This record gives sequence, structure tokens and C-alpha cells, in this order.
Amino acid sequence: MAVTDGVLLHLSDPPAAASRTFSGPRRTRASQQAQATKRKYQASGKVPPAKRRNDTPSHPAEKTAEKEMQRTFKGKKAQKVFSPKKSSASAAGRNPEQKPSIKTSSLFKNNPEIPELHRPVVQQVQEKVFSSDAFHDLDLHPHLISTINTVLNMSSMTSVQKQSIPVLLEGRDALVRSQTGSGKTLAYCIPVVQSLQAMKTKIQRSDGPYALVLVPTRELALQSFDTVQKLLKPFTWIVPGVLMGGEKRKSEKARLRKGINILISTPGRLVDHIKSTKNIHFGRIQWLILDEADRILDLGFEKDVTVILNAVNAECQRRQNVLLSATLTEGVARLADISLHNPVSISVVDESHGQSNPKGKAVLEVSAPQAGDELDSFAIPEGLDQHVTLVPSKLRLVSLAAFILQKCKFETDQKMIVFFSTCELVEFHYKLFLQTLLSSPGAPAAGQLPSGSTRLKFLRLHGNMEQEERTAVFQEFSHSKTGVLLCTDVAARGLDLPQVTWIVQYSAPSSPAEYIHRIGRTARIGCHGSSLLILAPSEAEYVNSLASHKINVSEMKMEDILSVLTRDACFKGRRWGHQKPRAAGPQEIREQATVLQTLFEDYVHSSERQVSWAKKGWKRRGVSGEMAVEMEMRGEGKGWRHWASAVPVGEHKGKGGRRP
Ligand SMILES: Nc1ncnc2c1ncn2[C@@H]1O[C@H](COP(=O)(O)OP(=O)(O)OP(=O)(O)O)[C@@H](O)[C@H]1O
Repeated sequence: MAVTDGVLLHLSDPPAAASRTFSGPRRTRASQQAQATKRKYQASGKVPPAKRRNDTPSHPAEKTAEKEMQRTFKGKKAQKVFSPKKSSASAAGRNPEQKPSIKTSSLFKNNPEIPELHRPVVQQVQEKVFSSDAFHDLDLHPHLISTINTVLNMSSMTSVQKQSIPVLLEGRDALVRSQTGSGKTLAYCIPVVQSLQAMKTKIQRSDGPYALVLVPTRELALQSFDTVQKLLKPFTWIVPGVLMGGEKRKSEKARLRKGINILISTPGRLVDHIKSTKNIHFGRIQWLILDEADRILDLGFEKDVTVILNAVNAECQRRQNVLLSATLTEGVARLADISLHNPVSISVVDESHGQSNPKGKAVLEVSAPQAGDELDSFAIPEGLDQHVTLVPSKLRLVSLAAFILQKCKFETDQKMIVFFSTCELVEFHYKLFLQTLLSSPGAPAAGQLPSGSTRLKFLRLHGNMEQEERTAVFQEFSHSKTGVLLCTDVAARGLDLPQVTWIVQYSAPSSPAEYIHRIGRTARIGCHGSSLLILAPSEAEYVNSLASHKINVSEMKMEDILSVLTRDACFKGRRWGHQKPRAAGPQEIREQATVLQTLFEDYVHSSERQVSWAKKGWKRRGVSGEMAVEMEMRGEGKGWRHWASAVPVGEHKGKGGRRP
């Protein structure tokens, strides 16, 4: 296999590959001439005439991509000639001894120019994670303190815990905002457990719920349940329980009938039970907690939350209400208005960064806090290095793959989460990577890997999976030291997945708040972590939008990401043992990227099923068959569109639907 100036000489079935790239077997005279011209330039290694280049696209990037595809795919004929069987055979049966012949892809041509990134440097808002106070400084039950110390292995309080726990123990409502991974879960769980175990009349299981905790996703429900369960170890008479979609309603009803005292639920499933279960009563509710309050509203749960509030209000008027999130939106201010009474607004900002909360004291307000002040900037964990890379749409997929290989194959102990905008995109990339990056020709067995590299492991998590599998994946990734989790925003909020080292945003987030929550899956509780946002050249402006929210990103060059491919024998036809470290030239990088892209293309075209997967995500948007396949491979998802549409960051409301 050989490449000249980004032009791949491919080893697969020549006629099939040729007709896929160009316009099909029955070309017009004009198209034949065009192809001849194209071949001339390809053979000479020169760049085609300016007319064909697209240095400064006048359309949004997506339109440009569609146009490019219209040039390379011409309707059904192309699909017919490029039959799955033929392609499959050629991909699987590729013989390195075969003579190189046909070009299939020219990844590095006709791409928009990558602009210089003029990155404004801003001072990020930062919060001190830990306080100097210990849990035993609080007036808590000694068994609760010893459980925190011995079961949870914690002694010092975080800043948000130091501020929230005493205020909540005083009986006040609160709106709590602190950075991702700063310990908000315990900030509400400890006061709930302390107050319930201290009740004069001992709680009976059959009393039903005393505390109701609403969370946006099932995984977060399980995680919060786990924390509550641990805290309740010495107080066995208080029974926690979880209700969430995907579980059998019948068994949930049975558990409700027996009694659940601390009830953790997703809003949708709780409304289900409110409407259909006789055994659900809120007469004794003392606590109503809305964790990730803004996300609960984003997911379209607002109506459900209203139903729940009405149901609880109908049976009990006096209770403590708490809203928590790392980001506050106007929606939360609205929700605070209707659900909090005379609340305390708790916001942790490090005084050393010149912020408005001197000495880390809670700001007390007598009315519902205005979210406006909080909307402009967000606190970023100190140990988080944020990067951005500008990648033309054609090169997005190989860049992502190269980055995964670089971090998770050539470096040890790396655990990565990659965010996509839809379930279909997750599923597509999961299958693609399993089939290509794990089983590419010549891939070494575990024992043959060069020292300092690990075996790749892919997992995926999205809302279209069966609950059992979702839970298993969540557990597996939680306990794993390495691996790549491909997911939707179902994993963006609240999930505490230990030791995640990299967050990659392949589909751009729909809002700056979503950006904050996604990157917040790493660098938790004072640890270090890194993130990479992949943008199209036309989206470069968004770096300024991030800066306006006091978010600092540094640039990572696409060429540097792609250069790792020259280290990977799988894409060179070389053996692992023969690798000698040396600087790769741009030509070699292009060659390897093209080889990898061809591997992807061959896989996608290798069966009807893959083609239909690739098309799936685009159907609703009226994109036709062949083009959809290519666009899917370029990863042009929903979030990307938001960002490409030049709407300032922050104006998207992120109505993601209920199934991220
Ligand atoms: N006082 C503490 N000492 C040590 N570790 C702690 C302490 N409090 C919480 N943690 C740990 O910190 C991690 C993050 O906590 P948690 O998930 O509650 O953060 P969060 O603020 O809710 O984050 P997010 O905004 O992303 O939901 C968890 O692993 C938790 O066990």
C-alpha cells in the first residue's frame, strides 16, 4: 500500500473501490473529463484548481461536507456498484503482497483552512475543594461520624460540605452551587441521615418516605442510593430505596408497599407511580432534594417536577427543600422560586481568586436567589487541563481514533470518556472501533504489545440500552482502571467514575453548562485530569465564547494528534518488534491517516447493517443514503450543528429530550 500526497493507492478490488470514490460506472463525458483532470493532479501530487478547493467556505461546515459528498457519491448507482459483499471481501481479504492500485480517499484535499486560534487568556473561576475542618467538628451522631471515617474513608470536609451541612441541619432551604466533583452528594445526604436518625419517634419502614431525592438519570439514582445506603449502615431501621425507569414496575410497587424511607428516583418514574400506585404517600416528607436541578429541567422533566411538587404539597406543607448543581440556569432560578422558602444560597468560590464570597462563607439571602449572576462564569476544577483542536470534518474520525490510540493504547493507566450527541452516534462508533481498532489486520495480541502500552477496551453507554446492560457497563467502567467509554450526555451529569483521565467531546456540547458537566467527569475532588474539545475550523469562534464564560482552553494541533498513527504497526503493515522511535514527517502521517480512514470505510461498507446504522442518525434530517454514511463517519452530530450555527454559547436551552 502506498500513498502519494495524500492519495491512497489501495489494495482492494479495483473496480469497486474506483466506482465508490467517483461517480459510478456510467459516467457522463463531463464527469469523465473531470475525473481525468483529477487523476492528473493526483498523479502529479499537485493541488487541484482553486475552483475545487474550499479554503474559505461560504456555507456552514455541514453544508460544505454535504456538497463534498455530492461530488464523491452520485446516487443509487454508486451504492449498487459498491456492493457490501464485494467490499467486505476486499476489506477482510486484503493481502499485503497484492499490487497497490486504486485511490479511494483523499483525506487531505479540499479541506477548509484551519484558522489561527487567537485564544484570549482569561482568569478562570476557581474554588478550593477541601476545607480545613473535619467531620467530627460537626454536631453529628458519633456513629455517623465513624461511618464517614471508616466506611467512606473521609475525614476532612470539602468546602461545600462545610458550608451546607450546618445550614441544612438548622432546617433552612438551600440552593447549593459548587464545582463538579466537590462532594455535593454528601453535602445533602449527611444532614438527611443525621436528622432522620435523630427523630424522637423512631422511623418505621411502613411510614413511607421522609426524604425524596430527585435525580435526572438512572445511573445517578443508583450512585446516590449507594451513598445513602453506606451512611445508613448504623441506622438499620431507616430504609432507602430507588425507583427508576427500566426496572420492573411490579417489583417497585412491592417495595413501595413494604415502605421506603429515603426515596431516590428519576422524575418520570416517580410520576408513573404517583399516577398508578396506591401505596405511595408523601404525608411524612421532611426533605425534598433536587440534585442536578438544571439538568432535570433540561431533560424536559419540568412538567413531571410540577406533578411531583403538587403531589407532595397536597399531603405535606412543611419540609426542607434543597436544589443542587455545579451550574445554575434561569430554569433553576424559576424552580427555586416555586420550590424554596426563604432559602440560603450557598456558592463556594475561592477567596484567593478575588471572587465575591469572602472567607468562604455562605451567602445568606432572604428570597430565592437570582441565577443571573451565576450564569456568566463557571468554576473549573483547578487540576483540569482543557484543550481544543480544530479539525476539518473529513478528518474528524481519524483524529478521534488517533487520539484514543495515543492515550489508551500507547500510554498506560488512561481512562477516557468520549461524548457524542446521540445514541445512534455512540452505537455506530462503538461498533466501528470494536471492529477496526481492536481487530485490525496485524493487531498484536496482548502479550506482544510494546512496553508502556495497554490493550484497548471500549464500552458504551446511552439511553437506548436495556437497563441491565446500562448498569453493568456503569459498574464495569467504574471499577476499571483503563478503558474508553463512548457515551451520550446520559453520563455527563453527576456520575462519579473514579480515575477518569481524559474527557473528549467529539460532538460539541449544547451549552456551556453541558461543557462544564462533561469535563467535570475528570479532575474530581482535587485530582488531575484533561479534556479535549474537537471543533470544526468554522467553529473556532467558540473558543472566544468559552472565554466569555471564563473558560480557558489551549490548542492541540491536529497534526500532533495524527502523528501517533505512525507509531502504530497496525496501520503500517509493520510488526511491533521492528518499530524504531523517530520523528514522523507530514507525508507519513497523511499516509497512515488515509490507511486508517480506508479501514473505517471498508468496515462501514462491509455489510448492509453497518450502512443502515450509519444512516440511522441522519434519516430524520432528510439526508439521503450514501451521503448519510459519509456524514456519519465524519461524526457530524446534533451538538456540532448548534455550535456551527453561530448562536452564542449559552443561548441554547439544551432540550435534549429524555433519552440522551
Ligand atoms: N469530604 C470528602 N473527602 C474525600 N472525598 C470526598 C469527600 N466528599 C466527597 N468525596 C468524594 O468526592 C467525589 C465527588 O463527590 P460528588 O459526586 O458528591 O461530587 P459532586 O459535587 O456532586 O459532583 P457533580 O457536580 O459532578 O455531581 C466522590 O467520589 C465522593 O466520594
